Amino acid sequence: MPQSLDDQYSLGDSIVDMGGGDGIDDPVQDNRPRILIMGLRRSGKSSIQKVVFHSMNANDTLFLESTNIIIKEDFQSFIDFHVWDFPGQLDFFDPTFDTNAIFGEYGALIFVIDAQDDYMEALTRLHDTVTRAYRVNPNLFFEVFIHKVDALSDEYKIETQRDIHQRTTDELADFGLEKVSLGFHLTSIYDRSIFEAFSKVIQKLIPQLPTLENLLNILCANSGIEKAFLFDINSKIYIATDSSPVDIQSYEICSEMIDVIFDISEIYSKRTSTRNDSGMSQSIKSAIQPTTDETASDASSLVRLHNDMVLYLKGVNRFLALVCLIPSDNLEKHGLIDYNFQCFKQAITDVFDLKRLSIERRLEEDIDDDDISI
Ligand SMILES: Nc1nc2c(ncn2[C@@H]2O[C@H](COP(=O)(O)OP(=O)(O)OP(=O)(O)O)[C@@H](O)[C@H]2O)c(=O)[nH]1
Repeated sequence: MPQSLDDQYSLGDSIVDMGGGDGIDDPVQDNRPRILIMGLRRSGKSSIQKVVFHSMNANDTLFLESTNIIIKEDFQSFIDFHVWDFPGQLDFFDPTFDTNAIFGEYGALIFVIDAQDDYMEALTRLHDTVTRAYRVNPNLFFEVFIHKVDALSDEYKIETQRDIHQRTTDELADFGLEKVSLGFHLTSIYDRSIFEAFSKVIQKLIPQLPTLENLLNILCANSGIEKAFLFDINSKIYIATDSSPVDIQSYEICSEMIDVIFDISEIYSKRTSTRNDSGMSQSIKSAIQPTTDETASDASSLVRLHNDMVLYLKGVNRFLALVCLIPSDNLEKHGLIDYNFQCFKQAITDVFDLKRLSIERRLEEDIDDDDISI
């Protein structure tokens, strides 16, 4: 049964290493992680980027032109990073490219393989890319997106993943690179799998992940919550979830809720500005505007599902929202759940405030050192 979190959210030594980048509010942010998207031509690299970070409709990607230059984009939200989209035909190991500048930073390399095509050439390129990039930066995370699986049967998807996994790891082992760890994900822009895969990649780049998971576990255990996701509102990427297994249907329904709230917010925000507030009650405005402005932390929405579960959305700050599935019986102690949520929200703020302070302190120390050397 739900119980109070009053004393349980003291951060103590659960704070982990504060390195890496996150938090758009950081005025002193440095070393933002870099996500490199690579793969053969037409494998779907630009489509992935457009669908995940620009909310492009999957069908509209049919009209995307081939990329000829490296496109670097800053993605600014709660998780703040650069995305680099590489043209498929480019040989970035050509001596004219500075491989240190490309692979040398903290981040992840996503290699996209078109699963609807013959993938042997892609595997050769993947092997080449991983071995060379690993030499430049052994700390890169390597992720393989087995992409466009929407046209494959479930059986064939699993078989393809097994085959690609086997061939890649065998080849790396032949080169003495069995230490390189690769993540494999079945993806498509036509369903939520691409968001889920990206979530898992981004989570690897968040140093505070164990702390966030811990906070979510405590919240779930004390509030009768069955599953909780902490979403980045803009990208619909979940940056953390509790440690119970992720069932794809729960993820999809929670992620769709963000979409619905966001869409309604957009429709009514426009109306409010053109109609100059006429015809809309204050209560509706406060519920729907939050995702786009400072008051996001007040956003809240509750949907009763037909299977006796309740889908509950609460804004954490202007970038993050918590979406959870709660058995409707447990919602009787609604007030207590809301109280626990306030404790959770405060703990999240503390985690990232501590990180900001640590960066500020490090910068001050660097400046002092410079003064001495001058
Ligand atoms: N069926 C299916 N088609 C996809 C998917 N993702 C991308 N595509 C299609 O694949 C084609 C190529 O996509 P792009 O994103 O342009 O490929 P790219 O890898 O950026 O290509 P280059 O810029 O030439 O390197 C487009 O017609 C997309 O609509 C997917 O998940 N499923």
